[in-house]
Amino acid sequence: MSEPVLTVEDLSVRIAGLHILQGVSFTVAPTGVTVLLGRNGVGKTTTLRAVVGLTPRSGEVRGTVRMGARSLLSQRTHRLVRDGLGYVPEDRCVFAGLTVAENLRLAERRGTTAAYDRVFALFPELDRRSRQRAGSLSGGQQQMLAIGRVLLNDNRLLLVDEPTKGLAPKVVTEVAEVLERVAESVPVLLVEQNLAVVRRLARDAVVLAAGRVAWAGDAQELLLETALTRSLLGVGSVEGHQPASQPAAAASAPEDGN
Ligand SMILES: Nc1ncnc2c1ncn2[C@@H]1O[C@H](COP(=O)(O)OP(=O)(O)OP(=O)(O)O)[C@@H](O)[C@H]1O
Repeated sequence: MSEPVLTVEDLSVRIAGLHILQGVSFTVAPTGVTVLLGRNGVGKTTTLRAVVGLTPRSGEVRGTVRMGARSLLSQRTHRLVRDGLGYVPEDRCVFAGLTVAENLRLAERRGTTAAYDRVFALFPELDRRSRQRAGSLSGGQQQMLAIGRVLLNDNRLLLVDEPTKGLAPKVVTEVAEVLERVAESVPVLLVEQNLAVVRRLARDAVVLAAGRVAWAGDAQELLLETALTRSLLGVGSVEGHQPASQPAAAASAPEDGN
């Protein structure tokens, strides 16, 4: 098997007295989509934020994270991004008062040529709406802008946190289509609760429960295991799936018992 693009080993994160991640280990394949799953509050976002160096300063991160041969945990976020770690956060973080064009311009990296052609080929609407304030875009359009901003630059790996959250079904499909095309050229570590999107995109899956890896393997096999998806994710089938809205008692971050 080819070398993983990302290796996470024994990752532990403590924030505000909570031991949120407790020895998480997994790898991300160098092609395709690896999905990070789990019920609400199990530590998915905390995992992505630790990888990209965005754990709050008051927090403590231990373990090893490598992109290829390079160790990431000691690096500052801006360096990681410059070296090809793209991050699309859950809350999209577009600058509401700036136009689409200005939001994109802010993402340009000095010394590199921004790939506007690539972004506008994927999202023609961003080109058409370049003078519109980002704050007046729909949720789906803002998500496209957040992804487009990251794709202006070349990436070795994309981390994408719940890109379909809160979007209408038609827009969910559009976002999934875009990610499918993106994943043809760059590997993606995706946090996603919509299992229809997971079924469409993911090759590998890592499931977290209570801050630990509860299952890892072939995503499509996982989706066939109704009893497993019910126990790990709180849903029994992909069809008609709604994300579990309530954190399971066993799946919320535990009190620090140490
Ligand atoms: N800065 C913080 N301060 C205190 N607690 C935090 C902080 N960040 C995360 N947590 C807690 O850590 C746990 C894991 O949060 P995280 O956002 O990683 O979960 P998640 O699996 O991404 O959840 P969801 O699916 O609901 O987005 C939660 O109980 C959350 O309240």
